[in-house]
Amino acid sequence: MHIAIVGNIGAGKTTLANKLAHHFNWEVFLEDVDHNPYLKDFYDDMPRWAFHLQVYFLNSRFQQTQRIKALQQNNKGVIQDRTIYEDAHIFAANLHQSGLMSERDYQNYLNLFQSMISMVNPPDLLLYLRADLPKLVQQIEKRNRDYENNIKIDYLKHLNEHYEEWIKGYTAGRLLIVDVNNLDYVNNPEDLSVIIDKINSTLFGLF
Ligand SMILES: Nc1ncnc2c1ncn2[C@@H]1O[C@H](COP(=O)(O)OP(=O)(O)O)[C@@H](O)[C@H]1O
Ligand SMILES: Nc1ncnc2c1ncn2[C@H]1C[C@H](O)[C@@H](COP(=O)(O)O)O1
Repeated sequence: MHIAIVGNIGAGKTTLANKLAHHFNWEVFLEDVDHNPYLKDFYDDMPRWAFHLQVYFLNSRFQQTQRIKALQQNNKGVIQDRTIYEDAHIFAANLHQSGLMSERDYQNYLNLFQSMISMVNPPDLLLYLRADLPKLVQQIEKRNRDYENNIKIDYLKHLNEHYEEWIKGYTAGRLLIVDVNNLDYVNNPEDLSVIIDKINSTLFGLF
């Protein structure tokens, strides 16, 4: 079983991924953020570093999907924090549309993505954490990563628009949308239970 948690920056993916992995006793796969060699530079100068960062994330996410595939062949459960789909359909697409990634870099990137995606299995469940801008901003501030302090509201807004478009057309597998605006699964165990019940119901027909 493979559950992938998707959603905008600060939506609460990592927090939920760790909690679900603990609950189901499954392995968790997190994003390569702390050792990412481009992320800080990217936030300082997006046009300069957009292509480098996208290639880095694409490769690290692809390697992750291959490790997940191997675990699944051994019937192990996996929770994944963000997917390779988001790199291309959300972040790279947004950088291109915003004029922050050139046409030739974007086409080059997309060709690479197309070569890789044929080797990627969709998750058994895609869990989309839908959050409005105030919730995202509040949680990004709460996390307080220095390089994220300058993220513009417009950047988050455009990413949210891309997420909504992508989710509308997502047909690769089962999809569960959870509005997290009024959920606090950090402090309220009942809020976590609401999500776990929805997952059990979607995946196993329980409840
Ligand atoms: N539903 C929630 N309610 C309250 N705080 C949350 C919630 N989800 C996440 N947080 C807090 O918001 C911050 C960002 O969450 P995080 O899981 O890192 O988001 P993401 O991985 O989606 O970027 C963390 O400090 C986390 O503890
Ligand atoms: N593909 C990506 N392009 C640009 N930025 C990305 C990409 N994937 C992740 N990120 C950024 C967004 C955040 O600053 C960090 C971690 O993501 P988070 O949603 O906070 O887990 O990396």
